[in-house]
Order: sequence, then structure tokens, then C-alpha cells
Amino acid sequence: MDFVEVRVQAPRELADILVAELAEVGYDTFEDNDEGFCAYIGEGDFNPDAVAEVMSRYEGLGELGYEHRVITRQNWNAEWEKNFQPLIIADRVSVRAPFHEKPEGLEYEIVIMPRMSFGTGHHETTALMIENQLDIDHAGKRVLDMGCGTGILAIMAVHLGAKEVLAVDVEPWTVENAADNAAENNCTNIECRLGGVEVLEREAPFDIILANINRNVLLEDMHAYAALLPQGRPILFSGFYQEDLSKIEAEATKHALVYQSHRTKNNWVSAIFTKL
Ligand SMILES: C[S@@+](CC[C@H](N)C(=O)[O-])C[C@H]1O[C@@H](n2cnc3c(N)ncnc32)[C@H](O)[C@@H]1O
Repeated sequence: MDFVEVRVQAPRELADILVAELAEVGYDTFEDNDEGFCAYIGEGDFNPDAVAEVMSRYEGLGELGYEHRVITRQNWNAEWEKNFQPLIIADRVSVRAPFHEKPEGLEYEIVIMPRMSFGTGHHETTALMIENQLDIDHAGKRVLDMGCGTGILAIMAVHLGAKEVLAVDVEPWTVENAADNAAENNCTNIECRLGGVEVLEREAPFDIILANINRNVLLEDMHAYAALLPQGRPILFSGFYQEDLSKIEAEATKHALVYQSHRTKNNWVSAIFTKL
């Protein structure tokens, strides 16, 4: 599988809305840069007209431009290895690749090779989810990680003591990558599964649910997640902006999920709800 990178030049105030619009037409991996951001999609799903249409809606609102190129899977991995910097989240969690030096004195260490998957920890939503996870008792818990990407949140859950984790994603290469990362981190209790909400049909309830996806998927699939959460248990959402929190909360209320708290960074949100 090869990928298309769409490199968008856009002012900061337009970048967020463009990311949301591109996410709606199938882009699911984004990377900020000084000029704007890059969005990625599998080559087979790339439609230049869809990008042109999104961009045309914002014409005249700022300095906008975009170009695209195809990146082979092999080149992607090489580029990623060149660019990925290790990072520390909440002064407690190190996220690095196997070829980075191991930092000393941190409580938790996550080693990932994200390849084409989302979830290096550099995106605000991933870091916010991890910060929220640190506040939740995972010991002995059964956890669902919906939209697992690299599996970073699933690995964090195991490091925090989770008994077992089901990590699910709709992208085949992502599920493969999450399984590799689980092995790299010696997390033998993570099961990685390909699919969407339909693969949860016969699942027993989970003690904790993590779902960093996007606003529309969360609104659509929240009923199914909520049905798998027993009373008093937490569900952590991310992948949406502050202005969407009220929509997420309104949908959550329909499924007996009660707002507890949220964190934000650069307008992104990760919120905790519990089942009534
Ligand atoms: C924002 S990334 C989050 C990755 C990782 N969990 C993290 O926190 O960094 C969202 C992931 O959700 C996946 N996804 C998109 N739609 C989905 C759906 N309907 N059900 C499950 N996963 C989905 C994407 O393929 C992508 O890997």
C-alpha cells in the first residue's frame, strides 16, 4: 500500500477546520508543520477533486495552498524514522522509537514504530488521552482502545496495570503496526483486531473505554461503546475540538454517559465521561 501526502499551507486559524474537513473525506493521519500541515490517505482512496473542493470553500480567507505527492510504504517508514523525535508526556511517560536512547528516571516507557499509523504521542489528542489515562486506575481492568492507531494508548493501559486490552482499528496496516508495537513493548495481553464498531458485537463489557477517533465517528458509534460500559466506569473521548464538546456531551447524555472533566491543548479536547 502506498500513500498520498497532501501538504497544505494554511494560517493556524484555518488549519484546524481544514483538518476536520479532510478527516471527513477520509484523511486520518495529520502532521503539523511550520507552514500548515500534511494530511495522509491510502493511494487508492485519494481523490484530488475532494481536496480541491475542501480548499475552494476557504479561498480568499488567508494564504492557502496545497500540493500532493505519492509516498511508497518503504519511503514512508524511512522518512518517519528520520523525523521522529522522542518525547515525554506529563513528565512521566517516555515515547520513543527502538533506535532512540532510553531516557532515565521516567515511570513509563512506550516504544513505537508508528509507520503509517497515527499515534506517536506528538499529536495533542494522543498526549491528552495519556494524561487522562494517568488519572484513572487501570489495575486489573479490561480495556477497549477504539481507533488504536499505533496502539500507544493500549500499551499505556497495560503499563498502568490493565489485565487485558482489545485494540481495534479500521485500517489494516494500523492493526498490523499496533500488534508489532504491542510485541515490542512485551504487552502480550493486547489483542489487535481489524474493523469498526461491528467487531464489538459479541464482546463482554469493558471496565475502561478509550476512543480517540474523530467527532463524527464518536457521535455515530457512541451508543455501541456505551452499551459495553458498566455503571460507574469511565470512557475517554478525543479527536475533536473544544467547540464540539457540547455536541459530544449531548450525545453522551442520550447514552447515560455523564461528563466528568476534560483537558485541552491547541483547541483539541480529551474528555472523561462515566456511565450512570
Ligand atoms: C486520531 S487516531 C488515534 C490513534 C491512537 N489511538 C492515538 O491516540 O494516538 C484515530 C484512529 O481511528 C481509526 N478509525 C477511524 N475510524 C474508525 C472507526 N469507525 N472505528 C475504529 N477506528 C477508526 C483511524 O484509522 C485512526 O488510526
